[in-house]
Amino acid sequence: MKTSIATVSISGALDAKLQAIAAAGFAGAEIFENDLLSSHLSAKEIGAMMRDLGLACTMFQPFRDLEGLPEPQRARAFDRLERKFDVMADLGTDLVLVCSSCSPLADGDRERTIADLVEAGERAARRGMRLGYEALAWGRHVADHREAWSIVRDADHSAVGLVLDSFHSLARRIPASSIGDIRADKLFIVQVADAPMLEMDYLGWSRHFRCMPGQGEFPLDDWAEAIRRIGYDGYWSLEIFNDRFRAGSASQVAVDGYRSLRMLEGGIERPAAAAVELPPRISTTGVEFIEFAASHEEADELGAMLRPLGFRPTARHRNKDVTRWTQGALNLVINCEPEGLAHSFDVVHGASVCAIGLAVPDVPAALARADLLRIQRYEQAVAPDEWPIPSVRGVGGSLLYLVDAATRAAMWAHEFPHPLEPTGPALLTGFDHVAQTMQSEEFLSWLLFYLGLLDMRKTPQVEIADPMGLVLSQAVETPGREVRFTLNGSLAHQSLSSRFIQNYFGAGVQHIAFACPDIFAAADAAIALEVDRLEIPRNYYDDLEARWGLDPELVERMAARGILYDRDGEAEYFQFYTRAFARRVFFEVVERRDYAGYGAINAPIRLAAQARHKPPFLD
Ligand SMILES: O=C(O)c1ccc(O)c(O)c1
Ligand SMILES: [Mg+2]
Repeated sequence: MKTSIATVSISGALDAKLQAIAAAGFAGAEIFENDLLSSHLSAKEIGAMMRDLGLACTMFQPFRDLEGLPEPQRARAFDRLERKFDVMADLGTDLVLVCSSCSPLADGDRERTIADLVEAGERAARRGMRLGYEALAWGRHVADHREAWSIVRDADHSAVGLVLDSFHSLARRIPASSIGDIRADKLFIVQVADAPMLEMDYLGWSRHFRCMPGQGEFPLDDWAEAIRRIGYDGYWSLEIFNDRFRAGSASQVAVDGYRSLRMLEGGIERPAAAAVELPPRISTTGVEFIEFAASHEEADELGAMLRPLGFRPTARHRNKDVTRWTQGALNLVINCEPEGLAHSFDVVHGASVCAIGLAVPDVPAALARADLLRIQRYEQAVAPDEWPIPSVRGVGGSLLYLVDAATRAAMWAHEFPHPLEPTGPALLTGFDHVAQTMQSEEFLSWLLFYLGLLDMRKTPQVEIADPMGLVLSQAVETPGREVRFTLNGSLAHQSLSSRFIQNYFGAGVQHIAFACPDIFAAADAAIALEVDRLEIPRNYYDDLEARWGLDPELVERMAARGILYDRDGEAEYFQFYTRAFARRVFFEVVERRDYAGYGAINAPIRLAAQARHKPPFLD
C-alpha cells in the first residue's frame, strides 16, 4: 500500500508536520493549503524539504468553488487556479484537489460543470498538471461520489480524474458497490478517514469528528475492498480533521496514522483478501500474569489486599526480589527489585502495574505484527541464565509480555523455584478485565494499539458520569472474551480518572477485575479476612429493588456485602470493589451470568463512593 497523509491531520507548523510524517514511515503527504500559507518557508523550500525527507508530495489541496460560476467570478477562479499551478510546481506535485462547489453563486447545470472541468483540465494539461474532483458531502450541487464520477467520466479529459474520500461517501451511506463502476485510471487519489456514526450536519461531523481507520464506526473494510477490486494502486491518503489530534503530539498522531493505514491494508474487522502476505493480528488466549512494581513497604500493603481475595505468595524468584502470588490459574507478580524497569516504574509512578503478560500461541508472528505497526519492542538486558520474554511497550510505558506455551512452563518452573506458602482455596477463577485510564487525547491512540496488534473487537463507547466530570469508556475484547481491556479517557480535569493520571504521573492500570463463579462466597471469604472494601450507599439498594423487582432478600444479601448489580435481559452481573491500593490501583470481583458488559450503569455509584474516600492531599 502506498501511504500518504494530509498535513491538516497533524498538529504544529508545516515543517514539523512533515518531519513527523516522514519519521512515521509515510511515503507521501498532501499539502493542505492553509498549512503552506501559515508557514515561514516558501513552496520551493517545502518542496525541497519533502524531497530531502523522501516524501512524495501526493497532492495540493483544496481548491474550492471552481465550477458553475457566473462571470466575473468564473474568470477569477480560473486565474486563481493558474496561480496554484505555480505553487504546485514549486512543491513538486502535479495533482490538485478540486472540491465540489459550495458557492451560492454556482449553477448546478451538469453541462456547465463538465465544461468548466474540461476547461480546467486543458489548463492543467498545458502545465503538466492534473486535477482530482471530490464530492464534498455538503457540496451545493454535487454531494455524492456517484455524481462526481459520472461528471468526470463524461468530461473525459486525461487531466481530470476523481478523488474518493471515505468520509463523504460513508457519511452519506453510499453503498461500496457503487465503486465498481469507477475506472482505476481515473481515480487519481483515495482519501481515508473513519468517524463515529453521529446524527449531525455533514460539515461539522467532517471537520471535528473524523478519526483514524479502526477508531470509528464506518464500514471501511468493504469500502477499501471495493477500491482494490477495481485495480486501484495509487496512494491511500489519510485526511483526518479532528481537533483532538491537532492538539496532540505530531509524532504520535503520525505513527497512529501510519498504523491505521496498515490496519486498513490487512482488514480492520476481517482479514482483507489482498493481505495474505501481511502478518495478521495476534490471537491471544488469556492474561498469563500481571506484574506490579513496588517497594517492600508497598508490597506488604498490596499483599494485605490480595490475601482476602484468596491470593497467596507461593514462590520466590531464583535470584531476584520478586514474588509470585497465585490462586488457581491466576498469577500476579510483585517486583521489588532495586533496579531494572520495574524499579524505574516504581520511582516514576509509585507502586503500580508495570507489565501484563499475554498468552499468545505464536510469539514470532506477534513480533512481526508489532513491527508492521511500528509498535516499539522492549529489549531488556537478560542474564545468561534468565529466561527472556519478548515484550512491547504498552499504555503509560508499561510492558506487554508475549508468552507462548513453552515460555509459560519454563518461566514459572525455572524462574520461581523457591516455594513459599501453599495455595489457598480458589475463590477467583480468572482475570475478567483490566481497566486502564488515560488522558482523553491518548484514548483513541491506545484503542488503535490494541485493535491493531491483537485480534480484538471494540464495544460501543459510553460516557460515564464521574462526580467531577465525564469519562469516556470503551472496551476491547478478544472474540471469545478471554482478554478484555477497558479504556477510560477523562474529559475533565477534576474527574477521578484525571486525579488518577496526576497521581500516577501518566496513564496506567487503574483496576483489575477478577472473575468468580460465586460472588457471595468470594465476598464472604474476603470480608472474613477484613478486605478493605468499597462501601455502597443504601439508596442504591432501594433503587435496585424497585428497578428490577428483585427478591428483597437477595437485595439485602448484596447490600450487606457491597455488591452491585446489573441486568441485560435475563443476563445478570454482580460486582464488588476493594478500596484503592497506594491510592492508585483497586480490585474488582465479578460474577457474570451470561452478561457481556461491564456494569457501566454502576460506574457513577462506584466513582462517587471512591470520591468520598479521596485522600485529603488531592483536594
Ligand atoms: O472540509 C473541507 O473543506 C474539506 C476540504 C478538502 C477535503 O478533501 C475534504 O474532504 C474536506
Ligand atoms: Mg477529502
